[in-house]
Amino acid sequence: MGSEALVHVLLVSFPGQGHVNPLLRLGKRLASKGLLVTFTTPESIGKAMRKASNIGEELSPVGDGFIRFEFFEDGWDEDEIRRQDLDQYLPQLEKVGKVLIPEMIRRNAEQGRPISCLINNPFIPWVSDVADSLGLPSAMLWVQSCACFTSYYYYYHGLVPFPSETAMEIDVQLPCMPLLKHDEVPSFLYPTTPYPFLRRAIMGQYKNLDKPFCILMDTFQELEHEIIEYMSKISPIKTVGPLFKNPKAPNATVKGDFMKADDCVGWLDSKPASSIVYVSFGSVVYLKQDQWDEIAYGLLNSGVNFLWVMKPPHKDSGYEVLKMPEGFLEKAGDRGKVVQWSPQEQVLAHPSVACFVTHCGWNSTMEALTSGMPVVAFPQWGDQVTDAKYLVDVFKVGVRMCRGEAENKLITRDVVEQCLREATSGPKAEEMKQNAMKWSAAAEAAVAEGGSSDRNIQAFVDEVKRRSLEVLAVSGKSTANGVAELGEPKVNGELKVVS
Ligand SMILES: O=c1c(-c2ccc(O)cc2)coc2cc(O[C@@H]3O[C@H](CO)[C@@H](O)[C@H](O)[C@H]3O)cc(O)c12
Ligand SMILES: O=c1ccn([C@@H]2O[C@H](COP(=O)(O)OP(=O)(O)O)[C@@H](O)[C@H]2O)c(=O)[nH]1
Repeated sequence: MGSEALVHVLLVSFPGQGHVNPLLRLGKRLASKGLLVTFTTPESIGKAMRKASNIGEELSPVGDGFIRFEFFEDGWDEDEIRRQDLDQYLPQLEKVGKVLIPEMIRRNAEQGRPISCLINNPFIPWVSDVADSLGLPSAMLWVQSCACFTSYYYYYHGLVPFPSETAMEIDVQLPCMPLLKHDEVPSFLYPTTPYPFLRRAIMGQYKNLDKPFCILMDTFQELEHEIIEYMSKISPIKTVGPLFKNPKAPNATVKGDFMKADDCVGWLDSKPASSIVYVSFGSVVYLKQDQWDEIAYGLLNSGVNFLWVMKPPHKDSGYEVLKMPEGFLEKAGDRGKVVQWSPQEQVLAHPSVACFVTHCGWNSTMEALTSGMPVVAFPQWGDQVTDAKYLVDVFKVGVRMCRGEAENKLITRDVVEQCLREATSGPKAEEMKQNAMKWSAAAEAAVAEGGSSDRNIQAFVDEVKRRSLEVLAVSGKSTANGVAELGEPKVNGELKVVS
């Protein structure tokens, strides 16, 4: 079948690794079910993606469908330092995106690939407005847990008290969730957060929450059972995770890494089973030098093998360039390997790896659970502090090494060593491994044919196809050369029929 006959969806992503990964994975899942998917994000990131990954100009076949890329200019010079300041960058993205995304949609229609649905991730809530103004259906991919979705929902609607300037240390009880201590609530909601622009971005999405007809989530029914059931009654959520598993197209090679992964699989192969601790704080968390040093000595003193990701900060980010302590690499010798970026999915699936010291970003959390990998939780901010709570107290696959950046506490090498020992040997380690293996099996079952996430994806694809007929019917006569015209803006929420 040619790609021109397929229903076409446009995925618009915020330019961060933790956002591109799940949206691109969703794209691959939709493509594998027979859709044509175009993925877009700003060209600044497109450039990095093309360099690091095998992304070309052409269509890539994935299962029964295809995926392709188009990037858009954010209107700033290549080396513009304001890109590092989201207070300035988010409004800039909105300004240019509101013009360029409709142009992209028009261009695709003219080229015989009319778009039937837009999907975005949070932080760029204006995408729902673009879809609305063109009379196109839209969906949103929520890239954090359902528990965090619920926390933000209750905050936005003022349904329960949250920590505030006058009551900083109150705990928060939400339905179907464990009591969250004041510092286990997503930290963008603290009155003292250093990232108020991320709270604003997320709140912007909640303001627009009536626009998407579906909210897809990278979690699965069995993992957050009660809260998913509860929120499903309030919001049109559909769980489709873990998105990084795609049983229908397991060999699809399209990836969205911003940096080429260093080769470390050969080194992992050379080590005994369950002997390595994998340490990574994701793509945006940077620790201070004194904390880095303590982790380094904790690793050395615990006697484990380790693979440690040390990602260099962006030159304009203001983060200090970290150094390993004097003599550290020599002392570690072949026991340790330090890389700038790892092929994390492969690392977590490797039999030599025993546990994962993680900042508890939601992608890393889902990848760890699905890979049956116990964790040592080292959350810093945002949803990470809530994810850490769940990993340790609810999913029971982790030990806690810290409570978050807000605590402003140096975690000493002794604590690091103790946590590593606890997570790698003894009864607690065994119990965590067993629990992790249980989650792994549940995750695999959710995405396997007929599983909860697979059924939800299929229902979503069917709905997009159904709506695409409506879109085409109201927005235009498919013309002789297959070019569909776009709908006029909606009037009073109804699609206006173009005669
Ligand atoms: O890339 C960014 C940027 C950024 C800054 C400058 C610029 O030019 C472009 C982007 C800012 O905040 C982020 C915050 C993020 O939170 C991460 O988002 C995930 C999904 O929401 C969570 O699961 C993780 O826990 C959380 O760490 C993830 C990101 O990728 C970013
Ligand atoms: O060395 C690394 C570190 C991270 N990742 C990937 O980058 C994403 C990070 O997302 P997460 O939500 O965990 O954290 P964020 O970077 O958004 O804070 C995950 O998919 C990881 O698999 C990777 O491939 N190699």
